[in-house]
Amino acid sequence: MAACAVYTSQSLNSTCSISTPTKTHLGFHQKQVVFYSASKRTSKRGSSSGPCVITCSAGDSQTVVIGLAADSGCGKSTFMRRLTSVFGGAAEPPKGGNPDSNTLISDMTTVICLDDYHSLDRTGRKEKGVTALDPRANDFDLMYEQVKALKSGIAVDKPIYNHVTGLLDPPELIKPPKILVIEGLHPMFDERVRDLLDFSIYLDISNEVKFAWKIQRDMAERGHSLESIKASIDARKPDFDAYIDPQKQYADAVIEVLPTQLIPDDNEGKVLRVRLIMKEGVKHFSPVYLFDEGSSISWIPCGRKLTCSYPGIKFSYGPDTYFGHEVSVLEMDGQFDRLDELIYVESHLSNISTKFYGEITQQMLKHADFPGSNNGTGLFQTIVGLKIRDLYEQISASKTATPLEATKA
Ligand SMILES: Nc1ncnc2c1ncn2[C@@H]1O[C@H](COP(=O)(O)OP(=O)(O)OP(=O)(O)O)[C@@H](O)[C@H]1O
Ligand SMILES: O=C(CO)[C@H](O)[C@H](O)COP(=O)(O)O
Repeated sequence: MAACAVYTSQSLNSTCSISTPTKTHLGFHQKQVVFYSASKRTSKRGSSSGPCVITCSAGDSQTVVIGLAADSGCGKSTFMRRLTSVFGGAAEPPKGGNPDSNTLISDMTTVICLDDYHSLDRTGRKEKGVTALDPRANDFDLMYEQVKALKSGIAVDKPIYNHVTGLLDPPELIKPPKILVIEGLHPMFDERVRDLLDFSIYLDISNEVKFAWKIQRDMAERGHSLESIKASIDARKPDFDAYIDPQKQYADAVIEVLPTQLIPDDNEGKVLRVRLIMKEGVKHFSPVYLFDEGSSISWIPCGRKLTCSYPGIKFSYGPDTYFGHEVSVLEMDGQFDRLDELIYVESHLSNISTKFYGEITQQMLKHADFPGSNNGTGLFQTIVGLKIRDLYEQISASKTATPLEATKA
């Protein structure tokens, strides 16, 4: 049987098999055939006559899938660098591939950027008058099929959205990794994709902070004007509110970044109040706590063991509800003066999934040059990275021979 076009370079692992077609081919997929036939890897224009059912048993190679959602310029890449560092090894684009690939591969992890599932290129979006945040500019059927295939141990030919040219480039081969991270605008938008996630994170950056970060990057580093930055944020806002922001209700962990409350009427956006909102009852994930699990705590750690300059540091912890879910919230307002003293804070946190005393502090010191290393964004991203490692290890340890069925149209 011919494989579906979207998997023309597929390689099944030993736990997977293909069985007979069950459905008729949809017009949508025919379009994909044409698209893929432009690739040098793909030879069978229109030959993918039928859908097929792939059945895999959850063997050693089953991929754990993590979703990371945020608007553009909200720290996804920085978070990914912290996460892959927790697993060790450097993350690099696929060797010998498209130099504009958005994918990052390390020993344990493959990070794919969901911009690669834009169905409309830059010109196409302009012609249709839609933004990249609009679902109509994205191919959720293909995203679902490919994430499902990877989760089942099947390699896929994933498209590439080229941010340099604004075009859709020929696809690249993605093999199933141990941990697949899908990062971008819509990892939790489509219910089918959402259901494939073993853990999901939303980076919720308040408008004030987003603006400050954009200015820092796009004005200081890319030469954009203040007006153009503001105009671009304003132009995206309706679609951001409609399609991106609502995904946070589905996230297992949300990192919320707000202006500080320690400086009255602060409008500089340099000192941040960061909240780590952790859903209760998520399989393989137990929220971090401060001092005493389930209590409500407010803690100012500044003093003999932690150097703080103005405006100081304040931690809070306690139970709450978030979109109707029971959550635990850990909050840090302020910034660290000396990262080596972070060990003092670390030693008062529990359930942090470290492998040795001081691992959080070590990770933070290792990446002291990353944005947010002196505040709650870096601290909480590091903690979430450790929790993901723990989740992965628990899932790997609890693997059973339960068959996992993946249906591919
Ligand atoms: N925690 C942080 N503290 C301060 N600034 C930050 C932080 N995280 C990110 N930034 C700022 O935002 C910029 C974008 O960060 P990053 O590249 O990680 O975001 P991104 O979501 O991957 O962006 P894009 O989607 O546009 O590639 C950084 O260059 C930096 O200026
Ligand atoms: O929101 C985005 C995700 O990063 C980008 O704006 C979208 O991918 C379109 O990219 P470009 O502006 O390079 O055409």
